[in-house]
Amino acid sequence: MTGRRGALLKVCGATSATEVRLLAEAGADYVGLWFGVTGGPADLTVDELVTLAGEARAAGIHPVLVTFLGAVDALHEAITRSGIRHLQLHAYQAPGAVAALRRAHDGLSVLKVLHLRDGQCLEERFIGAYQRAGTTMFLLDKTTATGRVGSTGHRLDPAEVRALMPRLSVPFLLAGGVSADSGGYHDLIGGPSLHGVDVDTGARDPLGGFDSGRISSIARAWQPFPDPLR
Ligand SMILES: O=C(O)c1ccccc1NCC(=O)[C@H](O)[C@H](O)COP(=O)(O)O
Repeated sequence: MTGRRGALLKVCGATSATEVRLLAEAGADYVGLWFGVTGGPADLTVDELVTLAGEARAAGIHPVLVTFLGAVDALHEAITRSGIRHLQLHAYQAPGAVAALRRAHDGLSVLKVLHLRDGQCLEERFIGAYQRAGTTMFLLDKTTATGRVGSTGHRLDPAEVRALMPRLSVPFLLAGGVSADSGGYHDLIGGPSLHGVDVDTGARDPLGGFDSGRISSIARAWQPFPDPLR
């Protein structure tokens, strides 16, 4: 994940080539493709993952494999066949899984999600172990009071994010109700810690389809200066 000006934009949960192309045209840098999210509305088979990863590359947007799976063996085939170079471990996978995947796939970047709930990072005790295991980047996301994880549409409190930052020695993506309001984070945009933002709910219209107007607005809002090209 390189070559940025401000915060990079990842949009999660594409399920068709049309959606992937829409995201690329709207200014997203990364598209999240679900694999191993059983019962999830955007979950893909390996064959679908392979096809959409190719579509993403052709459209000039980087595919990210987003998964709840902790079984490393199940991920090897998907990573190898799709050629995806970015993996997002969105559940409570162990640091050992990060290490094993990094060892097995040369050049694979691994994003480990850290879940924040009521101001507490649920994986706090393991942050050092994740870093030693080779985590490339963290993704800070909201867990609701009822324990919902992923695509909650609930915003993180910037004060909670900032309190966690001294513990992180690798950059992070900010998730959880991200919108075109970058208030509370302006001083971090373009800096070494906040690498980008990750969005699902805020990228969609009321019927659940991707909305290119909303996506372009988010891409613009998270630049250090307004970008006329976005
Ligand atoms: O969306 C889910 O339900 C989900 C399930 C399993 C793995 C990942 C999932 N979402 C992934 C994301 O990375 C979302 O973009 C992220 O949670 C932010 O969502 P939102 O708060 O809706 O913008």
